Parts: sequence; C-alpha cells; structure tokens
Amino acid sequence: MEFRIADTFTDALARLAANEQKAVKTTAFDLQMDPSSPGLSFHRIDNSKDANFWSVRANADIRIIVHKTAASMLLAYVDHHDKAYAWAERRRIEAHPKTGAVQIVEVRERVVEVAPQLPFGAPIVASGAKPTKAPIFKSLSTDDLLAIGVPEDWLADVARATEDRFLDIAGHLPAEASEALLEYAATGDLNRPAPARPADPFAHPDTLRRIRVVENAEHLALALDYPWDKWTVFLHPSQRAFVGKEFSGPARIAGSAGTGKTVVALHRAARLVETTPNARLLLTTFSDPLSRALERKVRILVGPDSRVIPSISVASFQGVALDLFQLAFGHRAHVATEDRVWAILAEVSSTISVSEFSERFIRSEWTNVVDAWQVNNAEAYGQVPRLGRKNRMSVKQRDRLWPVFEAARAALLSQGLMTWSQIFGKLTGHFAGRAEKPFTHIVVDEAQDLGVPELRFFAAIASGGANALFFAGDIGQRIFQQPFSWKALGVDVRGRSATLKVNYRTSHEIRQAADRLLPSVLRDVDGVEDQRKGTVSLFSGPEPIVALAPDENAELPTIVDFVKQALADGIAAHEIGIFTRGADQLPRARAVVKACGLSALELSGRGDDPAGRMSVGTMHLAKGLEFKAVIVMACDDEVLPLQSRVEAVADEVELDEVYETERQLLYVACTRARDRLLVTGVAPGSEFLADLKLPI
Ligand SMILES: Nc1ncnc2c1ncn2[C@@H]1O[C@H](COP(=O)(O)OP(=O)(O)OP(=O)(O)O)[C@@H](O)[C@H]1O
Repeated sequence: MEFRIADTFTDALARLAANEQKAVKTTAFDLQMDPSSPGLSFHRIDNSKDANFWSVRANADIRIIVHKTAASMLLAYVDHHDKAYAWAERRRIEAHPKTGAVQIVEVRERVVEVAPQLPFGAPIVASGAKPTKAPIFKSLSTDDLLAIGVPEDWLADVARATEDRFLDIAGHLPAEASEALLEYAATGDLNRPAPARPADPFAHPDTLRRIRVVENAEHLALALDYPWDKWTVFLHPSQRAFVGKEFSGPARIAGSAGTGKTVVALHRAARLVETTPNARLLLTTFSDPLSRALERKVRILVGPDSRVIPSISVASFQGVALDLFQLAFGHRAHVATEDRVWAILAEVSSTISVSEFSERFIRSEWTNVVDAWQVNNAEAYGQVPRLGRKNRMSVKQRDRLWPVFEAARAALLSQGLMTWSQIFGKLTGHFAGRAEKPFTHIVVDEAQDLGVPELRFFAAIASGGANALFFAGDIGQRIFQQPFSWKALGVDVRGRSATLKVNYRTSHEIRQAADRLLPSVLRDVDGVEDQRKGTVSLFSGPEPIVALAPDENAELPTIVDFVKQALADGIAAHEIGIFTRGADQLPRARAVVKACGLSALELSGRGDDPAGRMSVGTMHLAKGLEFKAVIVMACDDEVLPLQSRVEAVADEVELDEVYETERQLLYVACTRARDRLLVTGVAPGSEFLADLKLPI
C-alpha cells in the first residue's frame, strides 16, 4: 500500500499546539508502519460525499483525516474533532475529468458563501485597464476552464466571476486552476498545460505539488518535523522540472523575487548528490549569512543525519575562494581592502601625473575593467570588453592610463596584498588546466551578483561534465555587479534557462507594486530573456503603503503605528524587518525600534538570537531574506538613488547603471515582505516611489 501525505495535512499540523503535534506524529508513524494495527481507531466520515474519508484518533480531541483506498493511504488533514469532521464533509478527492490530476475538491454545495465583499483594493487585471463588474472570464469556454483544472463543481462560479469576487473564489480552487486564471486576468493569455495524463493520477505533475508519496519512516519524520517548510516536500511542476532535468551544459533558473529559485537550487543540489556516485557538490551564494541560511535549509531538506551531507559543501563565493586558496597554495590570501586599493591608486596617479583623468574615473576603470577582467598588460587593456563603460577610449588615453594600473598592480604585489578579483583569478589559473577539480557539481544561488572573476573561477573548479554548473538568480535583483557576457566566458546558458512564475513569498498586492519598479521583460547581455509578465502570487493581503512625511520626526510615528498594529495582529517582532538605503540612515531605523519598545537585531552582525527583536539593516543586507512585515524607510530625495553614486559616475552609461541598480535595490528591499509593506521617506521623497504607488 502506498503511503502519502497532502499539503493540507502539513498545513493543518503546523497550526496545532506542540503536544498535539506530538500525538499526531506518533499516530502517523503507527499508520505508516501498519495501517491495520488494532490500536488504531478508524471511523468512516458518514456525512462526506467521499466514502473514502476516515478519521483516526490521535488523542482525546485530535483527529487525523485519512483518505483510504485498497491501494493507498493518504494523510489528508488533522484538527480538533469537530473541525476535522467538518473539513472532510466538505471535500472530495478525485482525479480531474480533463487533466487527470488528483485534486482535493471543495464540494461547492457545501461552501456556504463565496466572496460577499471586495477583499482586495488592487485590480487584478493588467494595470491601465479599468476595473469592471463584468464577468472576467466570459471569453473562456467550459473546455478552456476544464483544461486548466477548474473542478466541475466550480465551473459556474468561475464563469460568473467578476473582478471583485474572483480572488476569493480562487481561494477555493486547486492551485493550478487559480494560477492559470490569475495569469489570464493579468495578461489575457490562457496557459493551457500540455496534456499530462500519466497512467497513475498520483504521478501527475499537478498532483505532486500537493500530494507526495512518503517512501519510508525517514521521509515521514522529515515531513512531520518541519510541517511549515512545505517547500521541502511540495514543488510546483515548473520547479520540479528543473530539479531533475539533465543538462548538457550550464543551466540557469530565473524568476522574480520569491518565486522559489533558492528552493529549486536546494532540491537540485540534494538530488545531484543522491543520484551521482562520488559527487562533490558545492552549493554557493553571495554572502556568508546567506550561505549559513542555505546550509540550514540543506539539513532541513535532506535531514540532519543524511548520508549525503558530507558530499555537499556550502560556502559563500569568497568563502570557498579563501578555503581553496589555502589548500592550493599552502598559505592564506591577504585581501586588499577597497580603501587600501583607493589609496594606492591615488598615490600612483599623482606620481605618474595623469591629472586629465578624474579620480572617480580611474577608480571606476580599475574596478570594472582592469581588476574585473584581470588585465595584466597594455595590449590586453586595449582588447578588453568595455560593456557598460564609456565605449571609446583612444589609444592615446589608454597608453596614458595603463602605467597607473601597472604601478598599482605592482604596489599591491610588493605589499603582499591581493584584490578579490586577483584571488579568484589566481585560483582560476591554478585549476583551469587540471583534470582533477575540487567539485563535480556547482549550484550557485543569487547568481545575478556574480562578477567576471567569480564566474570564471566557478567554471574552472567544476569538472566539465553534464550538470556541472547550475545557476539560480534574478537579473532584476542585480545590485553589486556590472552586467557582462557569460557566453564570452564560456558559460552559455542559452536554451537551458527558464523563468519561474509563481510567487510563493509575497502577497498579490505587494508583488504588483514592486513589479512596477522594473520592466516586465529583462534581457541579459547574451540575449537570454526573463519574461516576468504573468507572474502570480498565491495569496492576497493589504495594499502596500507609501507615505511621505514633512521631516524625519514626522516619519517616525507613521512607522511606529505600523509596527504596533502588526504586533497587535499577531506578527512577532522577529518577523518584522526595517531597511534603509545605507548605513547613514540606520540611526533613523534604530530610533523606530526604540520607540516601539523593542530591541534591534543588526543584520550586519553575526547571527544573534532573533527572538523578540526586529531586524534592522541596509537594503543590500536584505538580499535573500524574508519577513511578514517590512518597512523600507528614509527613501528620501538624494538618498535613493544615492546622490554620491550619481555624482561619482564616469560617463552616461555608468549613470544608467547607477539608476538601474538603485531601483533594483528598492525592489529587493520591498520584495522581502510577505504580507505587509510600508515605504516611507521625507518629502519630496525618492523619485522611485511614484512607481510603487497604484496607477490612478
Ligand atoms: N513549492 C513551494 N511550496 C511552498 N513554499 C515555497 C515553494 N517554493 C518556494 N516556497 C517559499 O517561497 C519563499 C520564496 O522562496 P525562495 O527564497 O526560494 O525564492 P527566490 O526566488 O529564491 O527569492 P529571492 O529572489 O527573493 O531570493 C520561501 O519562503 C520558500 O520557502
């Protein structure tokens, strides 16, 4: 008999008290070991439309609802006695007549009322179109609705749905149907899935996103230990497609913030080590805090004692470079700080006397050209790609400047210091020609912030076989690096990339507002397109608030009220994050925390206990995190975009780049929010705020 678990069960389990969860787990293990054990007390749910629903007693009050057939036992739901029965009485489990996917269908006649009120402020249709009271799916035929998995019970409701009512009806539909309808409402395109009717309906991709086989007690223990981590068990078909896919070369998964790219990276990493004998996999990401978070998630995914753990190394880009440097060269790398490099450049520029070039131009040329591409002679300087740079530099200008860079390189060398680019470059040189590589596979998260030296480095330290390089990232969240051609470095992901479209993190309202900050199609330098239009969120919430105050003192009470309301509504302090553009504005954020009577968890610190504390940090540190409520504050004019960056540009191309990354920074900060978002500043405020607001 197959033993299965449904997402409705894990959701319900997560809502129970700890002692109740314990009783449920014991009973679930008993069920899995021997469903016919006389110790288990089964009762058929007589009032259910589905004769296969039974209740099983976990303790005096808690009942597990199972769906039992001769071939399978499914843990479907769990709750206090009456609620558990009521749930089962209103549900049927069946294969959809058209798609063949197994669905947990709400029996329409037992749903008392659907969407009496308009719960959402934001229009769900594409911005610009007028909200309408007309049925929004009137152009779709019954066959269309069935093709996307609308249960027969709900066909009439969907056909009649107006924009006001639809989001609530969507809450009663299986996810594949509500996502397709939301996408249709937003774009006018109905994405009819390719027919996938496997012989076993439980193998259908849409079934697998809500019902999973539990193969052994270890899997069951993982699913029950972390019932709130649904991502470990239930993947969207588009996520699953990328987890197990064989690639003949480097591959990349894209998608806007919160679409589950990290989840795909984690599953893919686990799967590669499980299926490849002697795998040595590197899972890597931008920073040390993010790599610690990834490491925790790997353990949740595979289990803390899994045999695959020793085959997975988790480290930040720089962390793995430092480790390999020590191994390869037998000593530590001494990293030159940015200030040190600036001092050296200033000194050599004055000695060589190149006063026709500004200091900021020399720094920018060093960072984005000479150091990034590891240019080591005048000839190479003439040939290096100048993407994102002032395109023309005359031979004469280059000949004047090169001695500065040559002298700076020599000065660093004589002081025993290396820039990060040089460290990555030296390691690349060391490993590039060797047959034996440190890793068989590399999975990179936050790949949009890989620079030239890092990408070259990762390509050099992975054995070149199939599936060796996998990247997850969102070019809309690039905040640290200038764009460059991956293809030119031999990492060609064309034809092996895809975009995820279902947003699991952020409410419909917050995602829509944040999406307005960026274009709906992003294209990388190699022409790989990331089509973000049609991305849908799985849940709804309050509209984000954008508030400008006359001065800093007046900004504070608005935020304090927002925080107090969130706390009053049951959001814990550690589920709230406050972000500012830079460190200069952080005192304003700390003042908010103090005024709320709470203490701050500084994101720049090293992982203190978050309990009871609100997270405070710069927008750069927001990368990869998520909170129930987010405040992005001090978005003042001249703070965002940051005036000093605007003033430091060397040319117009760089100015565009500064605007783009500053905008993307705000996007990153806003998309950390799950349910509530407040964006504030002192009037007139950042010019970007106009885009966040609802179009009139
Ligand atoms: N299949 C899934 N089922 C349930 N939750 C999911 C699923 N996939 C992702 N999530 C949840 O959605 C949230 C966002 O996922 P994730 O961090 O992987 O997104 P991301 O695309 O990497 O985001 P970002 O670009 O902002 O870093 C997380 O809370 C994650 O647990």
